[in-house]
Amino acid sequence: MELTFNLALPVAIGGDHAGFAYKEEVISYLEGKGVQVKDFGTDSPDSVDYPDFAHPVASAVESGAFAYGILICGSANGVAITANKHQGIRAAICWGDELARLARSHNNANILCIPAKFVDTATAKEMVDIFGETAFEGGRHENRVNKIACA
Ligand SMILES: O=P(O)(O)OC[C@H]1O[C@@H](O)[C@H](O)[C@@H]1O
Repeated sequence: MELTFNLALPVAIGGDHAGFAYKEEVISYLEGKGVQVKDFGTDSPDSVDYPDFAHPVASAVESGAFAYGILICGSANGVAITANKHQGIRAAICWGDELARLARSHNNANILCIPAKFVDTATAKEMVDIFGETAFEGGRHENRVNKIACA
């Protein structure tokens, strides 16, 4: 099991209308740091259905072609519920630094789900940094993570 993300790979990002402005800001932030980002939409604040964006991001992360994923909607529940239908996905809703750290170190989460209506953009960007940089601890947590996926 990989303990850290392969940060040479691009990051996959997507979300619905409620996450659109945050998504644009996170993309600018990551690209400003030299991180490659693939934007799976949505492309405007017009109302859309979050599964249309969460499934493609989840499939992309599952494929192994991306370092990790970021999904953003109003509560983060819609995108997280959708992404977690994929066997290879562990999508974690986070609203603060410590949650983002624990999602990585304990749960080896591979998609960060951000609730745009409940965090500010500064917190969102801090969580993105922490999520991308924090290693999975393995050990006792690896046994648990290995039991998550259904046969
Ligand atoms: O903007 P409306 O359509 O009210 O609600 C969309 C939000 O409803 C929740 O499932 C998701 O968080 C999504 O962003």
